[in-house]
Amino acid sequence: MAKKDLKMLNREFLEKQLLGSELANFPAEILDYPEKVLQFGEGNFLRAFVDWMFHKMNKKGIFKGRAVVIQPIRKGRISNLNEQDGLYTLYLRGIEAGEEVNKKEIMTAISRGLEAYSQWDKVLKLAEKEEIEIVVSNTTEAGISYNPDDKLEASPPESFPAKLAAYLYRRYEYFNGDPEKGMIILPVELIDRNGDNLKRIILKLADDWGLESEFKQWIKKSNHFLNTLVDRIVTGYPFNEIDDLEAELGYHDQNLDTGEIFHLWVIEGDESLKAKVPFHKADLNVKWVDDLSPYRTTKVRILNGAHTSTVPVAYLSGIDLVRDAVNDQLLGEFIKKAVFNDIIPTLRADQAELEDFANKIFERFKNPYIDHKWLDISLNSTSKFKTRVLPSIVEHIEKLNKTPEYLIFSLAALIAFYKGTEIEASELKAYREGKEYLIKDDQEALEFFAELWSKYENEKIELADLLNSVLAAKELWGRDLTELANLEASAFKQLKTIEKEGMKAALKKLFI
Ligand SMILES: NC(=O)c1ccc[n+]([C@@H]2O[C@H](COP(=O)([O-])OP(=O)(O)OC[C@H]3O[C@@H](n4cnc5c(N)ncnc54)[C@H](O)[C@@H]3O)[C@@H](O)[C@H]2O)c1
Ligand SMILES: O=P(O)(O)OC[C@@H](O)[C@@H](O)[C@H](O)[C@H](O)CO
Repeated sequence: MAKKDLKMLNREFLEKQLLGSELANFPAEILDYPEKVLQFGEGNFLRAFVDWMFHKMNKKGIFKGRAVVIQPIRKGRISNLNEQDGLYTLYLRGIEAGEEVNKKEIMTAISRGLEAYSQWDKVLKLAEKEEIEIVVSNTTEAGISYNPDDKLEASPPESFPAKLAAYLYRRYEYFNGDPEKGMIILPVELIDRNGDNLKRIILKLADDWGLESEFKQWIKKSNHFLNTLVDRIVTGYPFNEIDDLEAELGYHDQNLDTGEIFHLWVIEGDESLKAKVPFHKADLNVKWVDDLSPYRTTKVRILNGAHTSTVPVAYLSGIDLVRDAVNDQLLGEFIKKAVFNDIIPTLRADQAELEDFANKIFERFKNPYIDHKWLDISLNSTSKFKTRVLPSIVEHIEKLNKTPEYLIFSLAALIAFYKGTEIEASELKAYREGKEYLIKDDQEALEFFAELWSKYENEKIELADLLNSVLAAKELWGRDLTELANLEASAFKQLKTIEKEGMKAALKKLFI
């Protein structure tokens, strides 16, 4: 069928044409399960991870609940989701036990979407529903942040924590502080101790807003803010293959989502809460643990550290996809060296187990179905470098008294990657082989690099001055990196070669 003739996936189409097929092999009743979850974030990750888990549980008749999704920002994709009655197709693909696996199914765990900025009253009204006891969120690392200007009565408050604080206050008031009406809050943002941080900000906002101490007690005692760590590579809407996939499906799906098969959710929390969210009964890889820290450090430093440290090196070497870099002789060697030589030795865990963990990650990176773009991963690279890569550099230098050459090369490459002088629509323009690419990061970070590179281009500063200013920028790194032994000298050598000879030549020299 021609693309223009394809009907859009929605409930009517599903019920008439698909129910009972391989794509929709579930009983119709799961389309009407009650709303039990409040979800902040309509993005790809939650839909391919948490909502997939609710869908799986519902199929087994376990959870019997759906999520109301709140779009927490002004511009988002919630209307696309509502146009399809919350339905979308999820492709999970990869290699399992040496075999290619390609699973596709229509997800049903989203009841509807609400826009926080135009439907805040409706969002607050949900707080009065007794059966909505779970909150999940993914608002990116930028989402869990304190905004001193937030107001309780704003419609809505600006930050995500303030939105949740206002919601919880409505619930507290409506149920007269009933200790049974607290919520289980499961944030998945990839920041350290996401649950603790969210709770801390909410308590601070309660102070700012002069709310009664009984509310704060209710927040602390009757609500469970859990720290969690997620792991699944989700690549979202498949722009490159959408025509083929829609032809295969026989319908149009503007919310189609893609990811790998592997998944892990580690939740730090009391096992007694498991009964409310019984993931374990649906064969899901969800671990309840007493201490999340080792899982987080290992995953963030190795998997995300490998991603973030390789972004500028691979991209400026002319490689666009993660898989292609891991399969490339030079880049593949770089990623391995960065992980095995510079990252793993700083981690306090069994080294052989860590190496095994890393090798499995490289296999995941090679997933033939996953087109994971370096440019997508490059989003907010400065803050990601600070949290995901810099700790390995610092510990390597300060604790092991060695110079982590590969990660320092990556830092020099990052500076070269941010070589732009012009910001347009909050994006910094930079060039690879004369072709423009756009860097997305905090406005301050973009302005910082644009100003330095302009001065350099106008011969007002030397490369060494530029590097010194970047390394000394506490606002970027949280500390002055020029104080780290050998770092500046080593980074200068690399940056100079990258600037003069290009990324590939510099990389080759690194291995000589
Ligand atoms: N994609 C993955 O493979 C993956 C895996 C693990 C974790 N994550 C986490 O997910 C995040 C990206 O999510 P995605 O892949 O779904 O991307 P996405 O662009 O599809 O979704 C981003 C979501 O964040 C919300 N958001 C963005 N900025 C916000 C802000 N300032 N305040 C409140 N909400 C905001 C948006 O409304 C949207 O729902 C990353 O920051 C990462 O920590 C992603
Ligand atoms: O999602 P980001 O932008 O925070 O980071 C990019 C990737 O490193 C990340 O999405 C990983 O693929 C993911 O964390 C795997 O679980």
